[in-house]
Amino acid sequence: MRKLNMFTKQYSRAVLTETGVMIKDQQSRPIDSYESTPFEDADDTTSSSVFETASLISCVTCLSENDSDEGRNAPLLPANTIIPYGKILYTQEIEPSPQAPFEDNEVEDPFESEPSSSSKIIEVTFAKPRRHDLVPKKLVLSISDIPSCNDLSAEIMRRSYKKSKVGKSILVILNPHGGKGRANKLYVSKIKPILIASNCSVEVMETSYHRHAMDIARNIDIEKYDIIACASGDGIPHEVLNGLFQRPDRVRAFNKVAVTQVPCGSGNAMSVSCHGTTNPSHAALSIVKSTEIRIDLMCCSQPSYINQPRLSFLSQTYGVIAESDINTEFMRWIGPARFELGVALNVLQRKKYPCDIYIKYAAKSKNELRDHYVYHKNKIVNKSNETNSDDPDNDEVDENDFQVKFPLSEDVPSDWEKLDSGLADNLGIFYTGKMPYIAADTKFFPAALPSDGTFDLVITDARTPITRMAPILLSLDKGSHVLQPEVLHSKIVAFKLIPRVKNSVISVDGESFPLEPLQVEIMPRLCKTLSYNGSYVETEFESM
Ligand SMILES: Nc1ncnc2c1ncn2[C@@H]1O[C@H](COP(=O)(O)OP(=O)(O)OP(=O)(O)O)[C@@H](O)[C@H]1O
Repeated sequence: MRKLNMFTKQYSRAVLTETGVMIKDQQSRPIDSYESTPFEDADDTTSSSVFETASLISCVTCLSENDSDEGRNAPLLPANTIIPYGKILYTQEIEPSPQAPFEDNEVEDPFESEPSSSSKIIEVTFAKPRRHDLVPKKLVLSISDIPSCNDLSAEIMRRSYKKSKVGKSILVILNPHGGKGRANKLYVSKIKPILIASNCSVEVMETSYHRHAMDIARNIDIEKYDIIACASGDGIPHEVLNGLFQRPDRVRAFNKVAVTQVPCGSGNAMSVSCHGTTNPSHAALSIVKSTEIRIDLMCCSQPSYINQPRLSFLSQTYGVIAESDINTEFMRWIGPARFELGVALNVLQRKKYPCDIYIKYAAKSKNELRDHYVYHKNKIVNKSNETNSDDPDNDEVDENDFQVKFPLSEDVPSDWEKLDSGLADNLGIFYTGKMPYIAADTKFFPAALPSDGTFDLVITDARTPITRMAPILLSLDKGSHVLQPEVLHSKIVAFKLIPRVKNSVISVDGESFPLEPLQVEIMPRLCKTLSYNGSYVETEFESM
């Protein structure tokens, strides 16, 4: 228990509620200035509390290293404000020091008496909204109406972390070139303060060359970490997963660590899909609070690396989308819009990408896909309602889960269907994916689910008139493009794509892959990641 600092003589009185810690009264010093900020919380949509920052004499320390000004001022909150458990990062009980002298020139204690023996002094560190970000703040609270528990601080932590581990051990792999070179600054100013305030132990490794993250993940002491957090775009999680995959102890590695992303790149699909945000500080809070989930990965084989298949967590693409992603690298300075511009240009030119495609379907028609989606979505909802849904022993993978079921060297199995040659000769978009969002505003795979044992296939025909393609492309943000009759949308287990063009690209997780036959199969539940809601972000596919 920490001793109360001799200068800290102001408390807000508070009680515990079902949703958070509620400020009961605010018997504090006259306030110099107020700055109101809306206080929202994903876990507590009913609370409409307003946050007020007051400049007061209390010397509560701020954890934000870059904000020394705020650090001198303690936020005091108006009565009835709830600090939701979802935003509480850390608590500790403080032992009041009756002998602590107060300075003469300081104003009289606003409380008429010391906190009563039925109350406890707790220092609460929480994530406070500031503009678009969250910053850690500390408050000293006198909490009364204590629930029947021995350790009040531990009780608040239990409510604040639910099934999530407190004080996680995190390896941050940071790509200093990510997101137009802003990754380092984003990490220091927006991510690190939240992780440190949450009592996580954090180690940072910067990548210094292409594929460095793969080498890091292959060689690290996996026992040291609970989480590998990629402060990067989607390229680094791709490399980390493949580095882990190449380890001799890969079974242990995939059972030990969760791989996640704090968005610091130009493509942040993993963060949007799992943390529901592209804001680094919000993603950091999600990492601290989330429970682990297992997600399916996809395993890619091509002749160039036939003995060492590669994992993919996000997508594989050929045709319009692949060219728009890879061939617009030179336009990086434009930012994310470069991708949409590339797609529009290629579609307007009605470029076609002949190939042969063989598919093992799980749900071929749109109706079958919808049934599949509803069934598996309900399974997730039921699991999250189970009290003992997080039995770790049920969640482990073994070496069998890493074995390729459909080797590239063997003939295409007889139950795989060949795509109609009329369509295959005139292919426009070929895009397969496992996460709903491929970018912040592009819900390309609205029916994607974390561990349904399938991935989603979207195909378009280059012969589709521009007048029909334009509305399809314009509905990518809502995800309703998959409902259009011109768009083929299926759930699949595996495919083989044989390109019949000489100059084009194949892109896997946004990385350039060889233009040669590509065979991909699902590897169910291989990877642990973190998600704020136990699934992917809600896409509302059911109501489309
Ligand atoms: N120090 C480095 N020098 C050169 N390349 C690097 C370095 N560190 C990482 N890379 C490479 O940068 C690529 C992109 O990484 P990342 O996804 O993190 O960034 P990004 O800004 O989102 O880029 P992208 O738009 O390609 O997704 C990866 O292929 C990775 O190997």
